[in-house]
Amino acid sequence: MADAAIELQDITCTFVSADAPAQRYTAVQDVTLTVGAGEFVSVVGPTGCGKSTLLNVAAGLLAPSRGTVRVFGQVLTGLNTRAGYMFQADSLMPWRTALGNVMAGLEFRGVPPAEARTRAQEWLRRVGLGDFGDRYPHQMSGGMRKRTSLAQTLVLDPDIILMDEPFSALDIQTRQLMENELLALWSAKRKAVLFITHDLDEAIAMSDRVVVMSAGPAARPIGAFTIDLPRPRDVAEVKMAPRFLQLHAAIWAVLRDEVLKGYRQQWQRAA
Ligand SMILES: Nc1ncnc2c1ncn2[C@@H]1O[C@H](COP(=O)(O)OP(=O)(O)OP(=O)(O)O)[C@@H](O)[C@H]1O
Repeated sequence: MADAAIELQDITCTFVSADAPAQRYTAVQDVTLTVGAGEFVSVVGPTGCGKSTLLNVAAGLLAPSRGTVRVFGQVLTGLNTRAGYMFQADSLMPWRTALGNVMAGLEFRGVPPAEARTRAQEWLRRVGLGDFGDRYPHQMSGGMRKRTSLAQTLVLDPDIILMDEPFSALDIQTRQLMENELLALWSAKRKAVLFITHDLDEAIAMSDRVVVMSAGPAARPIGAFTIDLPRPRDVAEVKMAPRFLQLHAAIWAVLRDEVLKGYRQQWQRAA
């Protein structure tokens, strides 16, 4: 069998409290999770269960306390250079135009400026911003900034895309447009995607597989569901399919109790 794009094996992450070094908090424990080459996998789970922690581990931004990360079969030791990331917050540089932002990653990688400009321009066109390359972030809407971030991630042609609630700040219509655009771009290039979301509807509509995490501490996957809805999908239309509703009911049955536990944990920790 071909190597998985990402293989998290028995990952445990324990954090030491900054205020009280004797106190430890194990966010995730013994998590094994794989994303196949070209597969779109979403992770859903209650707030604070460690979804972002796992994404940071996959990105190589956080070294796990225990466990191994493999990227296309190679053990990951530093940053995951095969991956591009897109986070909830904008990662755009305010002093650069849209084009300048999309070019930046290519420039850092030593691509000659003229080529970087052509490739960045092409990606801006693909995300529908061909005529907006000279806008600065403060001159763009939230949706335009997200499109620019998407172009910024995809211009580097990563084999793996790591996304942490990338569209959660958008209004519902813009969000659905962006989700459909992401699916269209993904199906053309078939990258491996690890997608973190709070939104079960979004997870089902987008993914090949949905992994459900338990509430923390020591969170771990407690269910994995293959999403056998046909592609191409329109994220708004697919939500009306009887199969979508069946899958939603089956996954929610597993997730619901964990969400309630997650809220209780948060209140207790806050108290
Ligand atoms: N650097 C850190 N130091 C201490 N605790 C941390 C650190 N990073 C994360 N945590 C804790 O680990 C747990 C998991 O956090 P994480 O952000 O991964 O959860 P999440 O599932 O992404 O949350 P949300 O859904 O609310 O975004 C949380 O309880 C958080 O407070």
